[in-house]
Amino acid sequence: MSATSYSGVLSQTKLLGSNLNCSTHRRFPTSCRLSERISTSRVFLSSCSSTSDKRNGMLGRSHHCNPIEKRNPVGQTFCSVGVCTHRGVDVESNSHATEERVGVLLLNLGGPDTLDDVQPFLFNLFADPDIIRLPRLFRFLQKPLAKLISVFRAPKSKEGYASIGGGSPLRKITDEQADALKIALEAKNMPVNVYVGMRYWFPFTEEAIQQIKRDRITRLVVLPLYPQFSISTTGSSIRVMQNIFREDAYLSRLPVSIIKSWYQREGYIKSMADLIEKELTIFSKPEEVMIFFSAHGVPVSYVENAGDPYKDQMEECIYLIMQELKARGTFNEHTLAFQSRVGPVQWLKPYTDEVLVELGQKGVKSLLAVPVSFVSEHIETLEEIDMEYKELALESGIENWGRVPALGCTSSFIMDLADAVIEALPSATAMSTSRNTSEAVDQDPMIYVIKMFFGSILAFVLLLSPKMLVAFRNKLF
Ligand SMILES: C=CC1=C(C)c2cc3[nH]c(cc4nc(cc5[nH]c(cc1n2)c(C)c5CCC(=O)O)C(CCC(=O)O)=C4C)c(C)c3C=C
Ligand SMILES: [Fe+2]
Repeated sequence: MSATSYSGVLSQTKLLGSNLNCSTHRRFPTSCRLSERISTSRVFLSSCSSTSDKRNGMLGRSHHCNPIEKRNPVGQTFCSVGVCTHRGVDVESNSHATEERVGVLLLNLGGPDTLDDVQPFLFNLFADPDIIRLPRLFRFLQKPLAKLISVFRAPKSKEGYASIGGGSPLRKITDEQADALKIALEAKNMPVNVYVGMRYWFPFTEEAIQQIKRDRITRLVVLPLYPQFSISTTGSSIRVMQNIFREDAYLSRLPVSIIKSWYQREGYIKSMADLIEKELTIFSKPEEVMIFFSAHGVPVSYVENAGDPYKDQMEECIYLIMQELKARGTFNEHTLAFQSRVGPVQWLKPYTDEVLVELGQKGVKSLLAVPVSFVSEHIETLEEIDMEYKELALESGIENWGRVPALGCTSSFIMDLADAVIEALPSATAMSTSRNTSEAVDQDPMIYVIKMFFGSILAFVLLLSPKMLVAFRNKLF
């Protein structure tokens, strides 16, 4: 079975220095009509009653443990989970002990809704120990460092978000995907609640989990919206889940199934091939177009030291898409490169910008960019690929440029996600997790205050030293 139980995943996501050999979806899954086995006699659509605003975004966490910075655009209210079905059956008061209530939790990265959200969003991102992986001894610097980097990076990021309309489209698109998935599952006779949990912005994963608890969900499928597994994406979200589930009597007994990666699924591969085929037809000489897969990068150390399977999975994914295209009679040349590197460390190579220049120099005239690590449009497709890379490609001698849209709510893709959920349900098991000693120490409020104190002093010293400042800025941005 492709999805694994929570405990299985957690043992693989001991993030530093351990081997992350994720098992993945087999390529041609058999359809498993679990809907016939699970009692769905009464549909349990939750009233999405917790219209928390951004001040209350994180539920049930004390301030000292909460690394998340928040902003509150005045007057904005919204559902605390990504999908508001609003069909109004109060689950708490109507629930029967024997009744199966299935939930699907979509995990995603999240993005700033407005330009004012950019810096706090970046803070949340850089405060994640799966994004900036400091040695344990220096972990106390995580948050001061996150503050520093987020403040320095915010102006550049804001420019990017401003150029795509003043915020990230991720929340809207993910909500649409959640709605579409719910409908697809209903069509397959599998009524579910679908929740959206973002890692770095609203609606946070923590909020979605609280809603799952309020809705008394009895079985949960976790579906990260990243086709390939990386420590920095799916791994990070799973770690957040692990921390919450461990502390809660109800959640720690809840049968959970996590679909860690699904890039091998036939429906996904075929949907990607469909998009590429369609986009190729726009070129005057489709057979001469270079198919240019551009994946979000990760630092090399993730793959080489921490065993992140991301690169292997990405390469296999590209292979499968190309095989599918060949089977359809499309034999274009292709290449894979990695984009969006941040900071002074080595990232996965080759880098997208360098390859574009090389291809131009080699005389490639037509190129079709295919974003491949993410299934929604976002800043790195709309700004980085459509604007920066397109300009660079044209300057480098490439004359004809195209870009495949992200899958979004493409029906064949959503149907395949629905099948993945149905196939994953039987393997749901209660997760068993125990906190390791160092994590327990991290939660101690006294130790937290001491670490923050010394970390902040160090960060200020860095900030106030002009030499350090210049070096820092030049290296990082
Ligand atoms: C598979 C996808 C992604 C991986 C792997 C990933 C790793 C990763 N990202 C950063 C730093 C940043 N990422 C940012 C935005 C961003 N990242 C992804 C996806 C992956 N990141 C998405 C979809 C988005 C866009 C969200 C949106 O608002 O549309 C940003 C912020 C934007 C910017 O300033 O460039 C940063 C910073 C690191 C360091 C990392 C691996 C360690
Ligand atoms: Fe990223």
